[in-house]
Amino acid sequence: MTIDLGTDRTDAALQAGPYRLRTLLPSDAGTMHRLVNDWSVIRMLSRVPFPYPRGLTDDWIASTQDLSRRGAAYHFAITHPESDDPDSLMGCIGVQVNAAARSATVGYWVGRPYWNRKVASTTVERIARWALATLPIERVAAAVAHDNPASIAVLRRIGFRETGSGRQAFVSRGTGDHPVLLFEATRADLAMDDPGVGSAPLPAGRTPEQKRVILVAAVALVDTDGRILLARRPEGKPMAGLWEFPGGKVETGETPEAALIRELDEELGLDVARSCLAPYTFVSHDYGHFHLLMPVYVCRRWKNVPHPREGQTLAWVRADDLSHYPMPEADLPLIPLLRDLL
Ligand SMILES: Nc1nc2c([nH]c(=O)n2[C@H]2C[C@H](O)[C@@H](COP(=O)(O)OP(=O)(O)OP(=O)(O)O)O2)c(=O)[nH]1
Repeated sequence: MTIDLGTDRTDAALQAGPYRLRTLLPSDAGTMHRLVNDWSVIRMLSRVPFPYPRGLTDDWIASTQDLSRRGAAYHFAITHPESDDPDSLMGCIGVQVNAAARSATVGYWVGRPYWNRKVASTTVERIARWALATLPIERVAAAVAHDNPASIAVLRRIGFRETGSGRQAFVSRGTGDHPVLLFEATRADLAMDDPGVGSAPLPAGRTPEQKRVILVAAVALVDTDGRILLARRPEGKPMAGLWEFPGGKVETGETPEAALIRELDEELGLDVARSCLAPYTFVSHDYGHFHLLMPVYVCRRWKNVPHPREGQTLAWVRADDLSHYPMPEADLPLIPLLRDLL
């Protein structure tokens, strides 16, 4: 386990079986252009012209950072860490968020040399689960060209339901609309657990509108250089891959301060005194299926060097760089507050 002190967004990666989904980089443009500028790939993509000009590849990669910063779309490069060229792009996958409809549409392509390796089914399932666990959405949608049986089979295998058909423009196929099949998946379709809340049923008499409120204590640990410690949630946890403030759920009968002192020891091996935890603000956020209430503390003194004991990756981040780290939705209001504080 390493402590990552960098501020590079490429750390924002998700593991999908043997594949890694990481942020797209300007250096991916050459490989991306070579793989995507292929009629058998492009004809299935609705918004990509053929031939695909190299300049558009650079522009598109540059635009993905702004899209994710605004929460409008999240695009990832698909790579294979155990391949000859571990960081080399094999394809792309992403979700475009429709906040009003509480849904996100998944889109993806895989370069022809990497077909028939279950890249699509593994990565689409991962991104759909990630999106449903972390974004403010209730469903993931997909529209597939009617003559794309491979993608249709992928979606069905994962648990997507066919919801109907429609027509959509495919830039590469010329003018006019082309038939598509529409699919969607909810958390129930993917048999996902309630993220981070456990699976206890609501007590008798409590209606679904009376949400479960989860109390989580979190802390901004600030070092002598004014940097804040973020921890990336490990694989297997809800919201895996997102960067959060250290902390955890307050157990029954525990105070938030006692919970933090316990979590900081369990997660990071830190020894923190109660008097060093300064209450700073709180988060009250509706995740749809539960409500998060999170007192947030600031702490500038502790004993020991933080070590990731639970599979997290750690990063010391300047307040101005916090927005470069994908965070749980609930944490976004904390960014300007911490920028003002530090
Ligand atoms: N620690 C922490 N949790 C956050 C933040 N933002 C945010 O939405 N959460 C959510 C994610 C989870 O739904 C919940 C924390 O639950 P958790 O499962 O990580 O708590 P825990 O450490 O007690 O973990 P566990 O023992 O239940 O596995 O709070 C944050 O900045 N820090």
